[in-house]
Amino acid sequence: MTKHIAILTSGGDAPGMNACIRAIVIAADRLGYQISGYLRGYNGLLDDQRITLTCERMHNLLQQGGTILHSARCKAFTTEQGLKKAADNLTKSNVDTLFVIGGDGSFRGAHALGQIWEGQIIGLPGTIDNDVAGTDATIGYYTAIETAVSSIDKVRDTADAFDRVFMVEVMGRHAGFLALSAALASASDYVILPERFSNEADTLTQICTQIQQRQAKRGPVSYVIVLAENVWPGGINDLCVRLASQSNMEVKPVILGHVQRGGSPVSQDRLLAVQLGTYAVTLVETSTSGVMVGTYEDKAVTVPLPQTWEDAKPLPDDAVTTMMTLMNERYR
Ligand SMILES: Nc1ncnc2c1ncn2[C@@H]1O[C@H](COP(=O)(O)OP(=O)(O)O)[C@@H](O)[C@H]1O
Ligand SMILES: O=P(O)(O)OC[C@H]1O[C@](O)(COP(=O)(O)O)[C@@H](O)[C@@H]1O
Repeated sequence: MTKHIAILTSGGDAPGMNACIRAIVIAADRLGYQISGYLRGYNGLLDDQRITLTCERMHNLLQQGGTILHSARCKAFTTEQGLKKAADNLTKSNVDTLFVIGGDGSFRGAHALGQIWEGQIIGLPGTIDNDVAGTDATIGYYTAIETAVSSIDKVRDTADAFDRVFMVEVMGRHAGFLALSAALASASDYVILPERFSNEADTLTQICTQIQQRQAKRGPVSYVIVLAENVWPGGINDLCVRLASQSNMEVKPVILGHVQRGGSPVSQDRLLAVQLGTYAVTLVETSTSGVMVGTYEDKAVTVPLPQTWEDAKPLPDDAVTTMMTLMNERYR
């Protein structure tokens, strides 16, 4: 019998989700599968809001940001009742395989659903935060780095012109991958990361020391600091006020916000999306279920869903060393 596969995108949208949908649809169509797309993440599963996905619809889709299936967060799905409704709807629609493109929260949901629904569940990592263990990178992460870098480059122009301090807040929820990569690639001067944050007083003192050392060498200087969101207890404005008072310099806040989630995916995200989407479809005829597909050293792999949030995903050692040498501990 023809397999019926369904796809949904859940949690924060990420550039490359569409490229991943396209890869799944083309690979699945080639094998003669019926293909549905649930709308607005797990909401579509609860309301049985479903569209048919065809290869024709995939034309010119790979390069588009966002997700044609729409995405959302869905509180109702996290309840026992919600999970049961979703399982019933999948069974009623004769869905054999559900592909969930999202982050670790979406995978927790997929795992919970797998406890009560007998069909096959396969996750694909899509989030700008890269905070999913078991994969080298997540779809959308590389584009978000590019977006943040191009914005920080512009901030640097004004920082230089005015010899000013700028504080740029970058997304990442509770992970520092995006902030660290954006800071390194934009030649920022300091970066505040959740993984390396000790306390407010030490951080302020270290930044002031770095600024003063640089001023001693060069005279008036600009200084660009990247702040990962959710790290500073009082938020970016509190940090700017306190740094201004301690450094005696003007400190301006810039919150990059949701611009980091949008835009056409860069090639690295496109390549990752099509690799993972195509690989995921090869699993449909197997007994593999309750896994995420990711990459390890460029090769597609499968990882049990719980590992994607239970395992630690540390910042890369080399990037941290580079960060200390070129940024946070540059002036001694
Ligand atoms: N423990 C859980 N049980 C069931 N569903 C969950 C659970 N955690 C998250 N979800 C579902 O996954 C959705 C997306 O999760 P969220 O953390 O917001 O985004 P992401 O998948 O990008 O990390 C949530 O809105 C919710 O519907
Ligand atoms: O758009 P919202 O709901 O305000 O959520 C913001 C959060 O979503 C993200 O952009 C993406 O996170 P997820 O992919 O885990 O959903 C985070 O970086 C940020 O903290």
